[in-house]
Parts: sequence; C-alpha cells; structure tokens
Amino acid sequence: MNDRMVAPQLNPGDVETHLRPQVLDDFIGQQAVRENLKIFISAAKARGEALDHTLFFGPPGLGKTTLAQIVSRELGVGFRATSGPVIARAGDLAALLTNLEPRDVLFIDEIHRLNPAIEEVLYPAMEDFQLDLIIGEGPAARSVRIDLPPFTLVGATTRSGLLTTPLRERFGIPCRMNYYTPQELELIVARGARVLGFDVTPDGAAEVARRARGTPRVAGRLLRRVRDFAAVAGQSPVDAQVADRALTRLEVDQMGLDAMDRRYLKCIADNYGGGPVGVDTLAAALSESRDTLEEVVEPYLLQQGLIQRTPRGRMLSAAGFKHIGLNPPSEVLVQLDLLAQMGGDDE
Ligand SMILES: Nc1ncnc2c1ncn2[C@@H]1O[C@H](COP(=O)(O)OP(=O)(O)OP(=O)(O)O)[C@@H](O)[C@H]1O
Ligand SMILES: [Mg+2]
Repeated sequence: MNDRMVAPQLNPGDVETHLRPQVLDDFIGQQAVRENLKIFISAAKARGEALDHTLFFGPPGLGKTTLAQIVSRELGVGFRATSGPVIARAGDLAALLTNLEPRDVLFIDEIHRLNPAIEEVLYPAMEDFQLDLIIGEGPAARSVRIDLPPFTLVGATTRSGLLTTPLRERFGIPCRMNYYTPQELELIVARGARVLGFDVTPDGAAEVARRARGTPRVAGRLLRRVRDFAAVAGQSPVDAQVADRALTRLEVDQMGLDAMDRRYLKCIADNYGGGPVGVDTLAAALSESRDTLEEVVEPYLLQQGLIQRTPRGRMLSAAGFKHIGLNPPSEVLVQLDLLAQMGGDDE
C-alpha cells in the first residue's frame, strides 16, 4: 500500500496521463500564458462567474490539452472534452452544451476542423449562452431557443490561421503557445524521470532537453526511449553520454532533428536547388501529407532558421544547407539576401 503511494506503478498507456502536470504551479514554461491565466481564473472565481472563452494555439505537443484540463481543475468545475471533427451534427453540440453544469469547461480540440454549420450554432452559444435550433423539416420546421448555463469554451488548435474570424473573435482569452527553451525542457525532463522512477543526471536531462525540438511531448517520448536503452545496457543514472548514445541510435541529431526533418531539408537541397518550392510539391515528393509538413515539420525548422517561407514557397537557409553538410549555392545566397532586405517572411 505504502509502496504504491510512493512509487506508483505505471502501465504503459498511463504514462502520458501521469506525466501531465495537474495544477498551474506545476506547469513549467509558457510563463506569460500561465501568469495571465492565473489572474483571469482568480478573477472569475472571485466573481463566481464562468471564465471567459479561452483559445490555446500553437504547434502540437506544447501542452494545450494539459492546460485546458488544468484550467478546469483550477476553476473547480467540470471538464467535458470533444474535438472539432467528432461533432458531426448541430444536435451533437446541443447535447453537449445542454448537459453542462454552470461554469463548466467544454474543451473542443482541433477546433479549426469544426463544420461551418456547427460553428454557426456555436456563435450565439458562446456570446449569449443561447442555442437556436431548427426542429423538424420543411413547412413544419420551427426554430426553438434554449437557454444554456454560462460555461467556458476552451478551444485548442495547431492552426489558428484556419479559424474563421467570427470564431476567433469570440474568444476573450487567446493564448499563444511557444516552443520551450532548453532550460524549461530540462526541468520537464527531470520531472519526467522522477515520475517514471529512474535517475538522470543534470547533464543527461540537458542532453535530452536540447534535442527535444522545444516540445514537451517529444521530450517525454525521448526520455522513455533513453530509459529503455539505459535499462537494457544496465546503465544508471542516465548521464549525457548514455543519453547521447540512445538519441543517436534513434537518429535524433544534435539539433533534435529526426530522419523526417533531414529528409525534408535534403529534398529541398537535392531536388529543388534550395528552393523556393511549394509545400504541395514537397508533400508529393516526400509522400507526406501537406498537413504534417505544415503542422509538425516546418514550424520547428522555421523557428530554428533552417528554412524560410517566401511568397513562392519554401527555401533552405544557409544554416539549413550547413546542417545537412552542404554549401549553399551562390544563387541561393543572393536570393536569401534579397529576401532579408525585403523583410523576408510572408507571414
Ligand atoms: N509545461 C509542461 N510541463 C510538463 N509536461 C508537459 C508540459 N506541457 C506538456 N507536457 C507534456 O507533454 C505531453 C503533450 O502535452 P499535450 O497533450 O497537452 O499537448 P497538446 O498541445 O495538446 O498537443 P496536440 O496539439 O498534439 O493535441 C503530455 O504528456 C504533457 O504531460
Ligand atoms: Mg492536445
């Protein structure tokens, strides 16, 4: 009994749940978001009102779902979760909304994938806590208005650019999630190792953190694999050398890029002379979906300055060429120079 309290046995499927911080104070990083939420949550609680609708946006694996759960826990209210593509009919949304208790959190993941007809139903629900439904068909159809309890809609999206303006404007608290710094990830890795019950030196944690693409989910995944390698090799604690060996075998390089990232960079260099090349062309050449490239692969490469977005497509930067062991051709350098003078990015 005591054993279980101190060192909970984890079954593999539970790992994500156990790694999730449960309260705002345990959530590492995203300082601006955290501080703002703290204020808005305590103000809403003091007034006894529902928190304003909140939107978390940013690349996958940065903690949007985790924060949504923390928000409801800090508010002390119920948490209902669904996702954009799952809500097929207005009736599905109505059922969710009418079952909420006052001040509950309704979490809609991938909110950019809501069907437009359902978005229409959501607008008055968010703004006036009212639901306008059409019941019946043809001449017998009539519209009914249902009052809803005040609630908080928490939306999450990796693609805030795909949200319609009316939907985006109905979120009183928009929160942009950024990539984590290596120092923040180091804390997350150290905490993860504690939760998973194994020893990692500060160097070891820093090595995993540095190669985790600024992303807690990646850090957690790398940490579990490093633990496997270390356990099989009988190495404890996990230090930088052990971590490095494991990560190298996983083909995660010094910058945290994996085989897919390098394939992407090489494709632009080898097949398109460094670009510019359109994302659809790249997706076809790499047999990957455009969404994966835009949501998962490119944001980190952009952030690291390995690629650039131009009005005519993606280009490899000088650092991008260097990362895959090539020298940038002089035409590419000229183009990059021009871009820099124009202010570069198209976004
Ligand atoms: N600040 C943090 N501190 C510790 N662990 C974190 C933090 N943020 C996220 N994690 C961990 O990273 C993993 C991914 O987090 P989460 O599922 O919340 O990401 P997400 O942004 O919702 O991703 P997606 O966009 O793919 O849905 C979880 O295991 C979570 O515990
Ligand atoms: Mg999520």
